[in-house]
Amino acid sequence: MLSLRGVTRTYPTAQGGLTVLKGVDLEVMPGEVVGLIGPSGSGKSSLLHAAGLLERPTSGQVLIDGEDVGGLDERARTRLRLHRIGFVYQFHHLLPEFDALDNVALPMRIAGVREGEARRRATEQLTALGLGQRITHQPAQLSGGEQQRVAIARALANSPRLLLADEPTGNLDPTTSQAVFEALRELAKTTGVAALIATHNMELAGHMDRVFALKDGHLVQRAAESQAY
Ligand SMILES: Nc1ncnc2c1ncn2[C@@H]1O[C@H](COP(=O)(O)OP(=O)(O)OP(=O)(O)O)[C@@H](O)[C@H]1O
Repeated sequence: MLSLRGVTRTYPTAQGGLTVLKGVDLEVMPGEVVGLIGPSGSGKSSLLHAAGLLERPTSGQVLIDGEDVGGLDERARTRLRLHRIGFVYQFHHLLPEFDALDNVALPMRIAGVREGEARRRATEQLTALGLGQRITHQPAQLSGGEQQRVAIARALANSPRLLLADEPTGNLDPTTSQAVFEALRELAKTTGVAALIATHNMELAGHMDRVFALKDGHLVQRAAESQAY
């Protein structure tokens, strides 16, 4: 589903090049939930940005669904992002003036789905995440955990093959965080979406199928029950 092969990322800085990813190899399979841990500044977001086609790696290959995306122009990359990749961030970035239903329906409308069908699918998605009674609520009328579940529904709106999440439960209390994560994991299992989740939350990481730590630019697989970076 997602393959990274020898991915490196070097940022130019006043002190010279700063290499934060040094030949990263990673495969995430359909339905699998993979955790990415590592201290602040270790390169988790850089890796997600490369996997999500938001930035081009300095070298190495990114394959989505077996397709090497390196040669694609920006238009093709944007298309791929819209149809095959969903993103969830620490802060939900929902549109405040839209209700939950419209927030989830919007990416489908952008992808060309008719309004009635988009609303039907958005309702289904929100209901699957336990928000059937909240579809007409605006973000400000939802709890933090509910907002984050709407953000997950939105990320899955166009039935992506890959879900990338950067601290998706970072601003939630432990119980809500666990509930949001369970909802996400359940969806990965039922829809077959491959999920790569960066987190500082070792408790959550312990519930993922596989966990990798970024250390000095390299990925190191961790035993799932490991509690340390
Ligand atoms: N555009 C940039 N230019 C220069 N340096 C950058 C740039 N983006 C990131 N960096 C540096 O690369 C390193 C890795 O950053 P990154 O955001 O990937 O880390 P992270 O593991 O996601 O951190 P956090 O857990 O704090 O979000 C950091 O030292 C950061 O300062």
